[in-house]
Amino acid sequence: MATPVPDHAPVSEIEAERAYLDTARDALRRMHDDVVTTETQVTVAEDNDNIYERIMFDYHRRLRADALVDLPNVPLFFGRLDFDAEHGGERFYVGRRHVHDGVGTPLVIDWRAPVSTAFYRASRADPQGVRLRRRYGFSESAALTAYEDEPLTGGRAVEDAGEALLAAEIERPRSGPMRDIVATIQPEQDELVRAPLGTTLCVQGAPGTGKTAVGLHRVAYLLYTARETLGRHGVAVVGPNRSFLSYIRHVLPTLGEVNVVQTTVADMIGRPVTGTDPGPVARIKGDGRMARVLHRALWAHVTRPAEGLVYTKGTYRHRVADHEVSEIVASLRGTTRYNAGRAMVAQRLAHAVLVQMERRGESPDDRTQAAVARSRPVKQLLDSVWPKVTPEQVLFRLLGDAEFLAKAARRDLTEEERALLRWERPARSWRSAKWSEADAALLDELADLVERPEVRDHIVVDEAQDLSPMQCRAIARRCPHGSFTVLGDIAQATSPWAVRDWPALLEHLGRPDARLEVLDRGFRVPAQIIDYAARLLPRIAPDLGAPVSARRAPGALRVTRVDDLLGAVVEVCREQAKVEGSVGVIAADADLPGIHRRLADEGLAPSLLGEDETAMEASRLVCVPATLAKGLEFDAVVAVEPSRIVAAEPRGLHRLYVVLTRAVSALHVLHAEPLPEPLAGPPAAG
Ligand SMILES: Nc1ncnc2c1ncn2[C@@H]1O[C@H](COP(=O)(O)OP(=O)(O)OP(=O)(O)O)[C@@H](O)[C@H]1O
Repeated sequence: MATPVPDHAPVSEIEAERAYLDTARDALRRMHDDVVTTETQVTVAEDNDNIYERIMFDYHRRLRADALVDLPNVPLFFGRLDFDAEHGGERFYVGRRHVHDGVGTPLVIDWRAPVSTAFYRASRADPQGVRLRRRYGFSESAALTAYEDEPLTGGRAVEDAGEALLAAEIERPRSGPMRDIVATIQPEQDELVRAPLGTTLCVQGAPGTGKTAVGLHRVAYLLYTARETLGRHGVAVVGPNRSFLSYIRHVLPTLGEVNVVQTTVADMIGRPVTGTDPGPVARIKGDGRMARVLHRALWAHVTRPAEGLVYTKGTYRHRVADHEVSEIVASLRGTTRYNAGRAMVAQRLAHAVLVQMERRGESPDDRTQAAVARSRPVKQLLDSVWPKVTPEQVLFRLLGDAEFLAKAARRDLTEEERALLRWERPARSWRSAKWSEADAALLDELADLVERPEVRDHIVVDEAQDLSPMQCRAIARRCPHGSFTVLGDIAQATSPWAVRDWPALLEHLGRPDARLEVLDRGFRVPAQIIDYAARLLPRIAPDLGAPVSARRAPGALRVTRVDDLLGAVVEVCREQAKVEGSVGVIAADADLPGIHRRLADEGLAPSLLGEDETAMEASRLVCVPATLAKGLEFDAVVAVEPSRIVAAEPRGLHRLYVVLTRAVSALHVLHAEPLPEPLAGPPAAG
């Protein structure tokens, strides 16, 4: 094992490194001040009438300045590369952002720059020109306290170089939100972070293999290498819920990226969810066949005209015959988005009127055509053959009117499925209808048929295994020309509509040719715990290989049968309060309020996730409903009554797998009832 050097390093060496850090910090401060002062003068001095441009200019300047703020607890560099003489013999400090001195000489190289790749990938087998790799250790307040050298050519090989730092970094007690991993990105992760922008990348990874971390670092990398391309419509990160987003929200800013949208699918779709669906209904609504049903339902509103158009101007009556109107409507029906088609019908009708005007010797211009297109008779005709509709009106009709549903569904849905879809007690109007999460995706599909949505250049989709085909389509339409990074774990799929495998999901996302990669080295969860959780795999994801942990932690797993469940939870939490780090108490959603109350009564000051999105920061003891545990992690986890977690939902075993894989250092499983069958035997020793 490589030993951190400070004990025997010459004092002058570490002093020299600290002095270098101070110099780099001063230089960054000067870069920040330059943006704020110099460029402000330019803006103020500018006599620019275009207010919008000025606002944007100031906005981008502020972003640039924000990106250059020296965050007090974030080390400015974390590594150093000394190249051998054959490769120029240069020395580079690798850090979170580029820093240069007053004359432009680089002091710190951005970790995303091509030269930094060697920091993550060079090895003794393939040194890539690197003679020596140095990694630094820092205190909580970002003071440089240690360094560790790894010669890659000549000298003595340092066994497990980097492993000690990696383990120390993972095991460093957590408090609050997720941290970046920029100093210790592993070679297999780096390959994914730096994958080219053009390809859609799909990463299947066991719990804790770093998928979320890879996704976020990839965003930072792509923005660095393709800022221009991504600058038009930007990048979005889509996560499973707001608690998760709150948990990851600091990672990109610490990497210098302050302008990335982080959202949930529901928020991206942007429709209020006020109702719920039973699982079987949600499954049908989420199914990709619904796209065809909705398409027919919308276009069923366009009908054959019963009569032609009569447009009166002065004493003249201009007529467009019914068969001509029919032709116009038929030629446009279904060829464009619904609203665009409606506008085009109006223009074509107006054009037909104009032709008649010209025949009578008039010389109408574009303004006349626009006036005819907006005129009352044209509008009345349009309202009858191509009426204005909202997505809500169409879906309301579809879910409330059996005959309409049958017509739109044709053979895409069975009679049974249609019966399930139909509202038992429809609301009085579409305005008072209660829409579920699944309805939101259907409304979004309809909205897309009516009008084009706002788009992005790249979207990272985390926990993608839970998306329904219809939600995939909602995401896909927001990135029609860009690429995706899709992250997830089929074994953690808990939604009723989850797809079977990645190819099926990628098909719905419109990227069947995506590059599929697997991460199987788990960093979060020690082997003792992951092996225990993996007993569920044959039941929940028989095709997936067992995850491999990068760490062992003897004594990390305790499974205890108790009589007084609440008492036992309190006891374990008290015990955990004596050691550093975060503690997550995870139980079936229905049981959690009781547990939370009891812990509060005992004076343990827990926070409650769900009620408080920032609960992870509010207290070091967090009560977590099982349905919100996905993507989160704690130093210690108390998993309460697994059988109730399993019983709470149809994919309860998948949920339990998620719950059991949240711990970094200790997992306490407490149960009064028998454990679910796959966990029944004693855990392996160790
Ligand atoms: N290279 C690394 N260096 C240090 N820590 C790492 C590294 N890779 C992953 N980790 C840590 O491991 C933990 C798990 O990472 P992450 O949440 O990204 O995994 P995940 O695959 O998304 O997990 P899940 O499927 O459970 O959501 C985090 O604490 C992360 O910081």
